[in-house]
Amino acid sequence: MDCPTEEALIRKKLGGMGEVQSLDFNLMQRSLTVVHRAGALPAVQEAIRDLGMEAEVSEVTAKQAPSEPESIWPWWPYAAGGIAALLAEIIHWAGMPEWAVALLALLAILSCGIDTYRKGWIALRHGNLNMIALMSIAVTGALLLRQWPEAAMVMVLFAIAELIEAKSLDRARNAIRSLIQLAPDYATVRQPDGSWIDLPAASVAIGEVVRIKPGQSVALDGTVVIGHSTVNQAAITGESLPVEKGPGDPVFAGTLNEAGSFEYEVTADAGHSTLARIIQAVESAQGARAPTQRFVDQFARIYTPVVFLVAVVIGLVPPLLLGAGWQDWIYKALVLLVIACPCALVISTPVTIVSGLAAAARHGILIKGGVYLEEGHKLAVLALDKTGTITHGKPALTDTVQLEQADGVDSLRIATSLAARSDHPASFAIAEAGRKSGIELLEVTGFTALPGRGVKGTIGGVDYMLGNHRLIHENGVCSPAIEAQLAHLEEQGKTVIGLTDGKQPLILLAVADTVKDSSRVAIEALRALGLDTVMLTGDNVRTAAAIARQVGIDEALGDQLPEDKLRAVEGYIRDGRHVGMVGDGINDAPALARADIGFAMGAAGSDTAIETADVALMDDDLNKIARFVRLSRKTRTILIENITLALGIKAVFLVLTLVGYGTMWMAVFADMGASLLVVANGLRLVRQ
Ligand SMILES: Nc1ncnc2c1ncn2[C@@H]1O[C@H](COP(=O)(O)OP(=O)(O)OP(=O)(O)O)[C@@H](O)[C@H]1O
Ligand SMILES: [Cu+]
Repeated sequence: MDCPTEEALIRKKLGGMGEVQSLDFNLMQRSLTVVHRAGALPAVQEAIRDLGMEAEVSEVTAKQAPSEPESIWPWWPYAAGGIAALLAEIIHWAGMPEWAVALLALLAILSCGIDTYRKGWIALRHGNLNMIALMSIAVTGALLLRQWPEAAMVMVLFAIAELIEAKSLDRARNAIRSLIQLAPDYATVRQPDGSWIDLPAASVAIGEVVRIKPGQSVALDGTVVIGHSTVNQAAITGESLPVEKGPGDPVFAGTLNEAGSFEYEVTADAGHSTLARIIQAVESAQGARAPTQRFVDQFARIYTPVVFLVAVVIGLVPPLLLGAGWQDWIYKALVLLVIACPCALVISTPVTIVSGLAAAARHGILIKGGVYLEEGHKLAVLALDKTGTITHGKPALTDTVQLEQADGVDSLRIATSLAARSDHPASFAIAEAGRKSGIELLEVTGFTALPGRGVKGTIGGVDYMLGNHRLIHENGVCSPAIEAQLAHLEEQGKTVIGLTDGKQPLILLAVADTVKDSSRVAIEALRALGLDTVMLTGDNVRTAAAIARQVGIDEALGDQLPEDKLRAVEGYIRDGRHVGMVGDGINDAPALARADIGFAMGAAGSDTAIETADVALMDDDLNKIARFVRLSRKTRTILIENITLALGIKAVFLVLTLVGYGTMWMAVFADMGASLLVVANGLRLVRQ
């Protein structure tokens, strides 16, 4: 099952069964999910068998699903059919006896048309006028009109067209399947006695230790425990520059170990590796219909019956009412039946979308549905979070300003102790600096995070707060002198954190984050694509502006609490501009969810990012967004080209037929040509 006509057949048949609750088709994967009442499975399978298809119950894990053998197409019936049809045509022209022409034509139809007839009959029996049914009627009609060579040609061309169509869909399908083959089937696993054995990757449990040699691919996700190496992570991130790995670093199934050997502890079983999740996401994205696809399907649903009706009218009315020749008008009606096939039109969209999704996945961009790929071309504004998106998100402590009020109190030690309890990057920088200079931590009780501000906790019976200017100011311990200090540091793009005991400020600590090299280039590329960029950050306005200047962002909004970010995004939407939001998903989750397209960065290590974002970028390179936009625009162009082409050819033949020049085999030939063109055009995206 890989074509919408088959879907329609099954939908009609199973949809009418009381036991069946819902159907979810994935034509690209040739899978159908049926939600049914307990015990109804045999009936469902029986119904599908009645349609001339065979249903296999799948026990899928991501690992097994794709390993379907390449189907083998016997080519000789097509060749024989083709030759017979050609000969029929030739001897017909040569004026040889009709029985010889008829014989050759029947031979051609028998050698490659049996299957078409069988499927056509099944469809007709179920009251479904799909294109196979239409073709069967058209060919039968031509035979009855004794248009022998014509009937043979139409059948042969149609059979070949179907074959090519199936083959090209296989190609698109394989573009994705080729991803999964990258994870090896075996892993070298440590045994309790310390020896090493090669075991199937699927049987390795979480927590086991796997060893890997240079040049081997990683079989399972894990964390390095011993050894150092460089790993090519292109399979996951699309980035082929090798990444250094040492103890504590994550490694991903499907990536290639280059130089050294290492041992890693498995963190996910084979079916739940990052790679497996990427593939699952892409596969389910293929199942979800993009808007154009929905439009095309809808259109085909109306188009085919309408043209069919026109054909019936043309075949009957002129001869009956106007006394025109039967032969002529029935023939015209048959040509119309051929034109009624929405073949090229229907196949044009899924093949394009799937190719686009596969191309994106190859570059480490995981798109969670054709919709986002299709709508990406509309993006006008891109909102970016600062920490971790534009900057590395790994700030370092740069300045320590002891305030004179603080004498007698070991304020640096207190600040470090509080910071050590938080996982915010700013706190992390302070804690890290303290660890390096050997500061001993004090015991903290009542530790609380103050979102968008900082943290608080009790040390030695005193309540302290550590956080940004907003926090200091709201507690009434700010002063013009402090604000001057802050302004001075913030203008350099530093983030300043202050410590207070609620009565006075004690110490100011400045941390500086570094801008990613890739951010500048990426922002430039986005600008070249005509997108406006805006930075939304919880950090203060001055630091925000300084960082924005460094990377060339148009606009920077600072002091943004999560709800402010959401409001900013809603503002763009209200202005009718399509807005994308990039973030790490912690303090910008609401804005990410509200944006037309939410991008998550660095998704390779995080389960939630892959699951929740609309588009997940496997590493944290902002350039992937520009690539996504380009790919989306290209997809859009190809979709329009394909639909225009498919409909255009129909229109031309409709006119030709009505004025009396269209012949059946020409119509089939054009349809086949159009199918081939749209498929080839769609597949171009895979190489993008
Ligand atoms: N746990 C914390 N420790 C120290 N400072 C904090 C903490 N939490 C928040 N802050 C201060 O509050 C500011 C706003 O924090 P928030 O988490 O909203 O945004 P951010 O991480 O700085 O930036 P972005 O919005 O770009 O991710 C921070 O810049 C920092 O100065
Ligand atoms: Cu202030």
